[in-house]
Amino acid sequence: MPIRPGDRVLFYIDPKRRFVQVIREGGILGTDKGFVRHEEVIGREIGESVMTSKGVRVHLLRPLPVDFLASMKRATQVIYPKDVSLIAYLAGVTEGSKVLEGGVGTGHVTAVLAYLVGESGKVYAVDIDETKLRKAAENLERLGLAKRVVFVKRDVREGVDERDFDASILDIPDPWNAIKAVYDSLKLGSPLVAFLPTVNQVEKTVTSMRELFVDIHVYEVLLREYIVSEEGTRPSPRMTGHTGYIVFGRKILP
Ligand SMILES: C[S@@+](CC[C@H](N)C(=O)[O-])C[C@H]1O[C@@H](n2cnc3c(N)ncnc32)[C@H](O)[C@@H]1O
Repeated sequence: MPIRPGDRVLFYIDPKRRFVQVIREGGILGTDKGFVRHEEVIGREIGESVMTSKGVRVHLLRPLPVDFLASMKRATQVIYPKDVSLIAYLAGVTEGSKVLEGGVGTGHVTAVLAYLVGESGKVYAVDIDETKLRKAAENLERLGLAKRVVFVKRDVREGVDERDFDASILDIPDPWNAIKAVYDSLKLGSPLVAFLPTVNQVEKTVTSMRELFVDIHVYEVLLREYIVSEEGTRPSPRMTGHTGYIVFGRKILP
């Protein structure tokens, strides 16, 4: 189907130059390799390419969640794709899900969740800091996903008005203080997934989950890329070291 205004497109030049934009009349992609007017893209098919003003080829691709982070302006530490993918998988987020997110920050997790819940789902994105929410909203707007998100300025530890969430995700410094509030807002049987940088935080969180959640697990994701070459295929010398731990559990009757 031809690309139309309102469509989300990944402009791919090389691994370091990948930009997700929503196509608009009069829109423009500016890069250090030249610019592309959105008019040149409208009517083309995904998989085709165009040239920048400096004659550099740009591939037009369908954006995947793994492309979102490169197009976001960072306001905080973010959860990396390797961790977000397991978080979203464990949370079982799918078309139509209603998801509670505590600790929005830059909005990277929010964007992935918004992509997964589709037009019929909703992400309730709660942050204590108004500035972070505004930055995240701008990032989501740029990705064309803001309509799927309700931004809520609140301390998630004090709970939210909404109930019956299908899943909840926490990325705040002290999730153990938010367990009861999140528990109250979840459907029975639904998962809580928390992301934590240190083992001490993991211990406190799991301890506070024990009475209210079962099937509790703690994971760490180590991801290694491979460079394929005729001279010798081998692991990339660069690997993300420590990011954090993922805690999972399912709500039960106490
Ligand atoms: C590390 S950032 C989240 C980053 C986000 N997961 C991402 O990948 O873009 C943590 C956020 O939690 C927010 N926060 C901290 N304590 C909070 C609380 N009690 N309730 C709601 N938000 C909180 C901070 O303002 C900050 O924006």
